[in-house]
Formats: sequence, C-alpha cells, structure tokens
Amino acid sequence: MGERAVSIGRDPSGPRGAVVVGGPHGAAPCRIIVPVSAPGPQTLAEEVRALAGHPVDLIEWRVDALASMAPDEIARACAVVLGEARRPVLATVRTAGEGGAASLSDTGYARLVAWLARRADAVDAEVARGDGLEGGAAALIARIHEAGAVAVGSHHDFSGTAPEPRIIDVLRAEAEAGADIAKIAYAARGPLDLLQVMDAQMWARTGIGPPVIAISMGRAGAISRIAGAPLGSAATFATVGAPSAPGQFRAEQVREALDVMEA
Ligand SMILES: O=C1C[C@@](O)(C(=O)O)C[C@@H](O)[C@@H]1O
Repeated sequence: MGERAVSIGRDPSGPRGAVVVGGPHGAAPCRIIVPVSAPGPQTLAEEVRALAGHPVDLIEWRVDALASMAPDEIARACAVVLGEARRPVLATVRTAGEGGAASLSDTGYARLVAWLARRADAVDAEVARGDGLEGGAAALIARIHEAGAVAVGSHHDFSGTAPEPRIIDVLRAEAEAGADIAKIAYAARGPLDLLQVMDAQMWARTGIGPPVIAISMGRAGAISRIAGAPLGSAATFATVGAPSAPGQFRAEQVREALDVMEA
C-alpha cells in the first residue's frame, strides 16, 4: 500500500496537461501546488498568468476567495481560471468552519463541489461536510468521480493539532471514503505538533493507500512544507502571490529545498 500514483488532468494533451501525484516512496517527487485567490475573474486571469515561469506543478483555485459566490460569477471565474491555466487545476471551496470564506449549507457545498468536478481537473472534498449529507463523504467523493475529476479528501484545523492516532484516523477515513489523495492540515502550536503530523504522514504513506499531503501550519510546522518525498509528502502548498495559509514559503524556495531533500 501507499505506492498509488494519481494522474491529475482531464485532458493530458490539452494546454493544462497532466501531473502525476504519488507513486513509489522515495522515487515519486513531491509536487508544488500554488494557490490563486483573487476576488474576481479579471484579477484571477492576471494571477494565473503571473504563474508562468515559476516552479508550479498544480494550481489551486480558492473558489471561496471570490467576492461574489453568485452562480454566474463562479461560472465566469471558472472559465477564466481553466482557460488561462497551463497546469492542472485543483478547485477548492474552503468553508468557514475549516479556515475559509465560504458559508454554505452542506447540500449547497455538495452541489458546488459537483459543479466544479465537471470542469476542474481535481476538486477538494472536506470530509467533515459529508456528515450532513446523505451517503456521507463517500457520496460526495463518488459525485466528484462521476464528473471525471480527481478527489482530494481534506480536513483542516486552524486552532491546533490533534493527537497522532486521531490524525491517522482522519487520513484513513478520507481514504475509505474514496479520496484519491488524502490531505490534512493542522496549526502547529509548537514543535511537538509538527512531529505528530509528520509521524502520521510517514505511517499513512504505507498504511492507507492514497498519496498523502500532511501539513503542519505556522512557523513551528514549516519543515512539513519542505520535507518532500523522503518523509512521505506527495505535494506541498507554496506561494507566488498571496499565501493561503500560515507558514507557506515561496514556490522558488520550496523548489530549491525539495531539490536538496530529494537529491
Ligand atoms: O489544504 C490546503 C493546505 C493549506 O491550508 C496550507 O496550509 O498550505 C492551504 C490551502 O489553500 C489548501 O487548500
């Protein structure tokens, strides 16, 4: 287990191409994901274009950063991001309970996620949202798969870090719900929190199946963002423009660090 590789990109020969995440431990490189979080279509177009020339493997579009969540505005922004992107796009609707800006009912969230899954290359699925849905997180992820996108299971806690067994349980629950990639992010209140997250990642990389992204947010957790493949990290988030979470480094800094860690 833990050797699974996931190809992200619904049209590998198209302008956004495809990127493989995960694969054999040690050999599979950690991918760099850069968020774009402009408030509207015009500024998003500029933000996506500005990624050219930077070491970006995947683009994360933070849908919740839009100034208006009206369906027309989301559709316009989506067309711009997918049209301008030259890397596969992961669409993320981060809800207020998990550190984002989207205030949606569980069914409204599921509807938007399914809509995005018919367009984007991959979609983030907050597994906790599944609790309020018929069929739970597994049904949410099944809708993403039916729509032809890769599902990234996620869980975020900006208030602190859970004990390691709980972190492993969350990653396992994401995998059991059908996520192609399992991701967690916890705020580090100190170095011991970082170690809980890193230990959980190293256990999960062989124990649960899908590639794992485990992030310890904030200064004390910074090493988790550059640990790379040797410590079981399938991908990491880095910035070109504005950061989307505490402790993110610039994409160039991460590229250099990963080159050292993965040499
Ligand atoms: O899940 C994550 C990870 C993240 O929270 C981070 O800490 O880098 C940044 C978010 O944009 C992304 O959706």
